[in-house]
Amino acid sequence: MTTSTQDLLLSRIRDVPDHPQPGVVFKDITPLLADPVAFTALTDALAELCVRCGATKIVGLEARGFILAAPVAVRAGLGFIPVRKAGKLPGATLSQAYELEYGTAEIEIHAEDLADGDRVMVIDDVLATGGTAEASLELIRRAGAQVAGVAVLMELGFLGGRGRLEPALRGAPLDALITV
Ligand SMILES: O=P(O)(O)OC[C@H]1O[C@H](OP(=O)(O)OP(=O)(O)O)[C@H](O)[C@@H]1O
Ligand SMILES: Nc1ncnc2[nH]cnc12
Repeated sequence: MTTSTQDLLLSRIRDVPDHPQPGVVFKDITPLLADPVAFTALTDALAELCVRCGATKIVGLEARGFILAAPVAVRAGLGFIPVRKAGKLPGATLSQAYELEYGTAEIEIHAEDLADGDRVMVIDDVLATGGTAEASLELIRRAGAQVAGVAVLMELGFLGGRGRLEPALRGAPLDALITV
């Protein structure tokens, strides 16, 4: 990805201080989603990473991860698997609890959506503490699949998510298009 594309993406992410709680600077991607040139550049860049990692399936993390992962899956020609907040998926699920920058949560995957031989790429908008991504890798492995990698639009480096995630990656790549 060129520096000018990174600059374009960065220019479309808005800082919102004290959201959703005091002390958090929220990275709002809605301006980027509203710009078709930036959104297309983002989708293309993430799809290229998925192909490079040899992924066979794309996992998107609810909710903002869905917005990015669905067009990436279509662009890469791969199936899309949703990881949802607890209680939303109708079939038999695997669940994983985790902590994030502003609270705790639990995510789920349909147990039947992944199998041996699948190589799964996780797509999300932001890597903050790494808790959400770490929980998703746990779910993918518990479902019997391999992790191809994790790719995010933006990494909040000062929160140390990369270090937290490293053991769970087991050598798989973590790519962030932008790091702040
Ligand atoms: O690295 P972490 O500390 O886990 O934080 C990153 C996660 O936090 C945000 O999701 P959030 O749970 O706020 O949900 P949303 O996508 O529904 O807004 C973001 O979209 C990532 O999934
Ligand atoms: N600061 C932040 N901005 C946007 N999404 C987030 N998820 C966790 N922390 C976040």
